[in-house]
Amino acid sequence: MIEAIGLTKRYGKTVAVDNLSFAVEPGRVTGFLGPNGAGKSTTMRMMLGLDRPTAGQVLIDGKPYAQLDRPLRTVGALLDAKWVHPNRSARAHLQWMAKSNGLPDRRVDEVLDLVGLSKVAKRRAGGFSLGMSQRLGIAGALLGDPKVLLFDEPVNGLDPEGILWIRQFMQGLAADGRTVLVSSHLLSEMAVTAQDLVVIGRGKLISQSSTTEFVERSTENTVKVRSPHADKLGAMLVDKGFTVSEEDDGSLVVAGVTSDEIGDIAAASGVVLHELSPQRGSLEQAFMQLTGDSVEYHAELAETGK
Ligand SMILES: Nc1ncnc2c1ncn2[C@@H]1O[C@H](COP(=O)(O)OP(=O)(O)OP(=O)(O)O)[C@@H](O)[C@H]1O
Repeated sequence: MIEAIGLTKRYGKTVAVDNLSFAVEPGRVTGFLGPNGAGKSTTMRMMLGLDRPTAGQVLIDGKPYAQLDRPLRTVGALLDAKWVHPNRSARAHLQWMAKSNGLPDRRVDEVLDLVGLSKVAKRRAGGFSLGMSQRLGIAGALLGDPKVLLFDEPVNGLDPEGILWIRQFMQGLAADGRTVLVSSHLLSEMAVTAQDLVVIGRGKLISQSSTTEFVERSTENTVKVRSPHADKLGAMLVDKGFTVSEEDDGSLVVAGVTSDEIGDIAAASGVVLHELSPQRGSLEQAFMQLTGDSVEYHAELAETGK
């Protein structure tokens, strides 16, 4: 379990993380979602004791990182897959990590096997593709068999096969009962990966809920209806207080109602329907709307050339 409590980080005048409180539960993949610059990496660095909060704190299984007895056995992280020494082999890299953390050498072969790198273990890590580097980074995070795992934008730049592998791997780790927090700036990716979502914008918490709830709440649901009696049906729906608009082709788009309700209303008054289809706004649209403020902020930064 991870708990952020009033977490705040300022860099000079920039408030990178602003009074953030949320909890990440074990046994689930939790997506940490926000546009670029929202404060995700800063938050993760504070979770790992790599950055000191200006105010507030983060607890990992009830303790701040600095007070963990055996940090690598409690929390593992993939922050930047390219930080390995390029001339070291994958195995040598992990052996060095294991040794400096008092972990047995046999664990190196176990994690290499877990991430599917056993066959290339002797190759220089510097020659690895991005997907292989990510796997090596994940192997490093798993060395201490930690209950809590943090992944910062793990699928950035990967091909579809690599994305699928990481997604399924993270879901497997959560199914083992681990706490898995994964950051991303793409809601569409998180919608198929994470069960829970912590959404931030401009360092502030926007929402914490299950992914299903978030998607349902944030995508506007409408129903498209085609009927030879569209006028009559439209008038009835307006009478009942629904918002109805008419498309160029004569079909109706009705907001705030389910297709079941429209079907019932139509049947009760003998209105023939030719089409009755629920429509869903795109996830990315919903996300942009919710974090609109922080996206504007990003545009401002771009304008000032930062
Ligand atoms: N060391 C630092 N010094 C000054 N400002 C920083 C530092 N690290 C981050 N920031 C600023 O804090 C804000 C949050 O950055 P952060 O990298 O945490 O966001 P992010 O959500 O991880 O975005 P990205 O996906 O682009 O990495 C940004 O405005 C960034 O410029």
